Amino acid sequence: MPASTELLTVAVPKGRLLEESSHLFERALGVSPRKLLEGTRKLAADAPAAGLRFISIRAADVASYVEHGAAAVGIVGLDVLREEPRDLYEPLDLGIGRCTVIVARPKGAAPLPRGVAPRVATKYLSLAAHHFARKGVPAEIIPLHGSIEVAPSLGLADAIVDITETGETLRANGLVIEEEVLQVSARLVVNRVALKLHAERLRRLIASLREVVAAPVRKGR
Ligand SMILES: Nc1ncnc2c1ncn2[C@@H]1O[C@H](COP(=O)(O)OP(=O)(O)OP(=O)(O)O)[C@@H](O)[C@H]1O
Ligand SMILES: O=P(O)(O)OC[C@H]1O[C@H](OP(=O)(O)OP(=O)(O)O)[C@H](O)[C@@H]1O
Repeated sequence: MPASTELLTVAVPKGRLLEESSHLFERALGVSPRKLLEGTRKLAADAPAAGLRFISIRAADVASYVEHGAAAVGIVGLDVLREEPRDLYEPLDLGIGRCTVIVARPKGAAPLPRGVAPRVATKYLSLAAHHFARKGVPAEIIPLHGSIEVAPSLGLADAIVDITETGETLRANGLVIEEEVLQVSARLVVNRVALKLHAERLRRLIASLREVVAAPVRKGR
């Protein structure tokens, strides 16, 4: 197929970004990846009228698919992009999946004695290490994959670095925010080679999405 008629592959994250990403594509191009992919075990669905093929990918893997060119375009949280920097073009803040990477500690915990390295539980190994290094604090990073907020109450950690949105999970586990590390929203990412090969089509796709991101959402959506 010539480069001009080939479907452009869009890596759409499963999980909590799927719904809002799908709304953006539906408003911009009239196609919803969620609707195309739901109710099937197929992980790819074509939208030929839009010139796109959507693939359903775990949020943590989208950047790899796009960086290596398996997908031309993807949607990734800024937390993921800053945790593991990639050679990707990041043309658009999609304004969805807003949350904050924070340092939290048990409510009422005494300040840590100077010279004692805090034990920090997190899945953001690099963001956490850089955050404490910038402050000159020699933290011991304890890698976890989830349910981070329970670690301090079990004596596994003195602090956590994790995402918060409503603050509900922190409150329910007796934690309070000590510092903000990174304000997060989802970004559109584009493969650098694809950007050269399909410059005009990608320029139009980015422009359509930029328009709906900037436009207020009509009531009832
Ligand atoms: N509570 C939250 N509120 C808003 N956005 C969030 C929240 N938690 C995560 N996010 C954002 O959504 C992205 C995807 O999160 P999601 O929970 O769907 O996947 P994940 O658990 O990181 O990955 P996996 O697919 O491996 O389970 C995160 O990288 C972050 O940018
Ligand atoms: O401030 P809140 O609105 O309570 O949201 C924060 C929670 O959301 C995310 O967890 P998720 O539900 O993705 O579970 P996991 O990371 O433990 O898999 C994050 O890791 C927090 O635990």
